[in-house]
Amino acid sequence: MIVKAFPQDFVWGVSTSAYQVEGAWNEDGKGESIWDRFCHTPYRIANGDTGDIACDHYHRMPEDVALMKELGVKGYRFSIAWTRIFPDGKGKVNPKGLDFYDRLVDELGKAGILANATLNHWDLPQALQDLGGWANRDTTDRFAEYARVMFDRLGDRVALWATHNEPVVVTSGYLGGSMAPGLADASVAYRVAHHLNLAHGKAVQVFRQGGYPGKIGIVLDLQNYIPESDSEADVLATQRMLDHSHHLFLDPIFKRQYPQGLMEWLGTIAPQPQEGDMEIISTPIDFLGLNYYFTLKVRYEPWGGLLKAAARPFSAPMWSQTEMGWGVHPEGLTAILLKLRNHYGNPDIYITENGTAAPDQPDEHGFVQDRERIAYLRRHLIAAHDAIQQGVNLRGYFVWSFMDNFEWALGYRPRFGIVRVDYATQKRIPKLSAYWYREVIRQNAVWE
Ligand SMILES: N#[N+]C[C@@H]1[C@@H](O)[C@H](O)[C@@H](O)[C@@H]2O[C@H]12
Repeated sequence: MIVKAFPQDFVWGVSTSAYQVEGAWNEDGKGESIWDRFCHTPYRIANGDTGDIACDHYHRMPEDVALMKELGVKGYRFSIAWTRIFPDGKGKVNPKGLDFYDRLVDELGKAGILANATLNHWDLPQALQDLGGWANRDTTDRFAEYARVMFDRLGDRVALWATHNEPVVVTSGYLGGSMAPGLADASVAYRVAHHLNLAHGKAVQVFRQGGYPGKIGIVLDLQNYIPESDSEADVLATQRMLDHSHHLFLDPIFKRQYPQGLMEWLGTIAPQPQEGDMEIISTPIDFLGLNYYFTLKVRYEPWGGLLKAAARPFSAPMWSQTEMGWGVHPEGLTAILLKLRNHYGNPDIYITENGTAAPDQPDEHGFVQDRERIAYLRRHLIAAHDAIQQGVNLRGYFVWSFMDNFEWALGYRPRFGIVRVDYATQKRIPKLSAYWYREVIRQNAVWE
């Protein structure tokens, strides 16, 4: 057996997000978010599921943190619901909302678990959406205000701050209609992307000016895209997919410019930076959060939408597809990590999401022997270890997800947790993968 030991201060964590686990959608003064509105709109979510209750984490948070501690978890990545803090997105702060996150970071501190807080995990206040949402440049200033309130309140106890989670998906909420706010208007989508970048930069500047302890970064959705063939058409289609999914955010932040090829391809609907915007967006960050799940093979497709590209899941030999229909390709994770080392200044990186939905058939006690998930996690940790051996500054790994939760438009069917949630009783039941992960953390190593 080959043991692959990780660096001594490596952070072993778990991830969730507010809308997917908290529930209490309209409790203690919380305002309506675009995901509340989207879920309450007929035919948008599988089975008519909503995040109204979810995992009831809002009420069960102390027991969830206690379970993380029991499993030896060293870091908890959560997101803050903007509408708990500013029910209308701006104006009067809701003290009960602040109190919840105060209690959460205090529980984490008592448990010796690092707090990793994301400010925007897609749940924009509906009141701001009614004013144009991320398509309205004013929202970038509202975000900076919200960020300041959170830095002031929690900044002494949060080690890692992320401005956005996967901003490209917010853009999708304006492109394809499958995510909130459920629009399909390409003419707005790239203005949204620019304002997300600008809001990120403004929040980083607030963080710097405030001299808060801790570190700040952003979490990006960086899946691995490879061309279906070496034909020029497929190679160019793959480049467009990478420009849209990776470089639309990576390049402004790390290179102070948008990818030229995408700007030319988009023409009049491309981002339109104003004077000084790119300087704000590229304010240096302390780390990059990487969400990696799969590799896709890309081909030129004349009917392939705005990018004239189509993608299919790619699995390494011996792997099948996951419950989500995704390929399994651990080598893709190493490739993304090396891309960041080679082309983006080798920043400090945390893998902020990696995991898989699996069949998860419980036995009569509700216990799940999720060997498929263990195999997935183990092989991706080996891939991450390979990257560290090649000089990548990988500082931590957060499994998606701590517990089964609301999977956006797919509702509750897909289960990503290392802890099972019986939604009828809200009982938490660690799966085999949770005990496996506890051993990985204890040994600070994974074995081949
Ligand atoms: N789908 N899927 C699982 C997971 C989703 O649940 C997260 O909220 C996102 O940040 C990211 O898409 C990844």
